[in-house]
Amino acid sequence: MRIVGLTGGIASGKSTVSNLFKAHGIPVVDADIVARNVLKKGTGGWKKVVAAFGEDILLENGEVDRAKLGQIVFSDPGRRQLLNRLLAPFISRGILMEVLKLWIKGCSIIVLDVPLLFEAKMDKWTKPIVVVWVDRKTQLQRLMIRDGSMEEDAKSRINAQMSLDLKRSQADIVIDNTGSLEALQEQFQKVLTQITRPLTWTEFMLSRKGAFMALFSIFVGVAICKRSP
Ligand SMILES: CC(C)(COP(=O)(O)OP(=O)(O)OC[C@H]1O[C@@H](n2cnc3c(N)ncnc32)[C@H](O)[C@@H]1O)[C@@H](O)C(=O)NCCC(=O)NCCS
Ligand SMILES: Nc1ncnc2c1ncn2[C@@H]1O[C@H](COP(=O)(O)OP(=O)(O)OP(=O)(O)O)[C@@H](O)[C@H]1O
Repeated sequence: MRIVGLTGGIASGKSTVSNLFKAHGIPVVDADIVARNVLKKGTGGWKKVVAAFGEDILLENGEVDRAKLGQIVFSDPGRRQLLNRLLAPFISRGILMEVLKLWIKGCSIIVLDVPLLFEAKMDKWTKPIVVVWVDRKTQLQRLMIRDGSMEEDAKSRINAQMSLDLKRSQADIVIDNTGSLEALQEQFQKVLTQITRPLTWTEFMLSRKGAFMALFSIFVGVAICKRSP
């Protein structure tokens, strides 16, 4: 199985790229969705976060007020680290479960869309790593337009992440999303060709087909050994 890492900065265009992967039939595990699920009312993550941050962060219906929690953690690195520490095990487990489901289905190439791939040290599980890069000015503009946020708020969210230039330097493939959506699609076609190349031997052995083939070979080997005098 080939697990492609897709990362970048906030509003750099990961979801836009992951939609292109999905449109080409490549399944995507979205870490933001996993992170939302592990913070739903009554879950283990919710309990830990409410115990640490207090009931003030809850809405009337008991769900976490994401805007309020966001304001707290994106303006205070200590509180953000605490939230990351509390949720990390639940998020990793959630991602692993999604990968397992796709493995069982027999998918041979999947994409992990994880904004904090490097920060959470999940990069070691993915190859190749695709970084969606934009210049800071464009990133800030797109973030403010998309979220309807003020400049200070948007800047604090950008600053909460490892710099995009550093992420770019650790990428196997870089998509420069500073230009138009057409320019993005053009680059995407090249990336698609690269990531859909035939699996390496190791990737094949990690796929469901490869595992079944290995099991079958062992089975046949044992049967032959038993038969021989
Ligand atoms: C703080 C929360 C409640 C704010 O929720 P909100 O709906 O406003 O934002 P959303 O979850 O859609 O995230 C938007 C983007 O913010 C960035 N982001 C989210 N969490 C973090 C974080 N802890 N550190 C840095 N950037 C982050 C990511 O680029 C993400 O794509 C939420 O982001 C959260 O629970 N974060 C902690 C979990 C986490 O690490 N998520 C990232 C998945 S790897
Ligand atoms: N090439 C582009 N030209 C113009 N707008 C773009 C381009 N690429 C993405 N956008 C817009 O920029 C915004 C951010 O993109 P997107 O939501 O894909 O980023 P993201 O990296 O997934 O963000 P997050 O980390 O918050 O999940 C969206 O409103 C999207 O429509």
